[in-house]
Amino acid sequence: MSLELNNIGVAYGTKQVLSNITTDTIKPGSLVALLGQNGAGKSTFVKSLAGLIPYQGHAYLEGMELAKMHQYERLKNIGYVPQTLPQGNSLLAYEVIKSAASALQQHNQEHLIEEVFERLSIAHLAFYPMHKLSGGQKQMISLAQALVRHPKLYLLDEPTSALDLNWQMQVLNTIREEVNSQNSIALLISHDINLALRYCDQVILLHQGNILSIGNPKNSLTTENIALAYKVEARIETCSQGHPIVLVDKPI
Ligand SMILES: Nc1ncnc2c1ncn2[C@@H]1O[C@H](COP(=O)(O)OP(=O)(O)OP(=O)(O)O)[C@@H](O)[C@H]1O
Repeated sequence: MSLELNNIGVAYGTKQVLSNITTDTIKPGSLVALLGQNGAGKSTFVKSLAGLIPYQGHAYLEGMELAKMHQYERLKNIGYVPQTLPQGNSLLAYEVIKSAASALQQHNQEHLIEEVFERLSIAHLAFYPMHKLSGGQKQMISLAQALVRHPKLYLLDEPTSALDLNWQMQVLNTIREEVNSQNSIALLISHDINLALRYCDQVILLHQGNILSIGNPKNSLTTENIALAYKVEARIETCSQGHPIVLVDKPI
């Protein structure tokens, strides 16, 4: 499924937070980083696509306007992982993921649930109550709730913010593999520019509610754009394995 965003704007009351968000068609199999400084509008953007806040303009997933999707279609097609971690209640991690899978009434649910535990290497957490999980463990369960449904569009709001280095890589590898194998699309909010350079096909760099640059990560993440978007002086060097890496020197 492809995604097309045409002149998306979002306002909270009279405060316009996003305007003129337009993209070329985002093809199936794309992992797109959504970057920008605190308050740039990233969470607002994905919340509006997830149906939590109304948007102006048009957002089409394979020709279907997101805002007009019926609840079941939305549930089937969109996997939103919010920035806030799931509540620490007395449900078992397994029950939380099962409830996400059950909502789609698929006959192979048990297989899908086992598969997601294995893919994220979290089988050992299955029978822990949510309130006994650490922040990072809760974040993994939150991602598993989306992955178990194999949605066509992932909206991931800082899905690795609470994770250690090993889990960050596992999660990014899993998302990359999911997007490739299912031909889905993921919009991934992050503050880690190097992660975007390494894993993503495209970058949307937001600045004060507008697109500052969009496209291939190497072309979008120039030192000039980084300076404008983040108010830092940075260098782009090549690491020993030949990949570009951003080194931040100082605030401007
Ligand atoms: N519910 C709300 N009501 C009014 N203004 C809001 C609301 N939520 C966010 N905003 C404002 O919208 C702007 C964008 O916020 P948003 O959370 O989308 O930014 P962000 O890029 O995700 O930031 P961060 O990187 O800090 O998570 C900010 O100025 C914020 O104060």
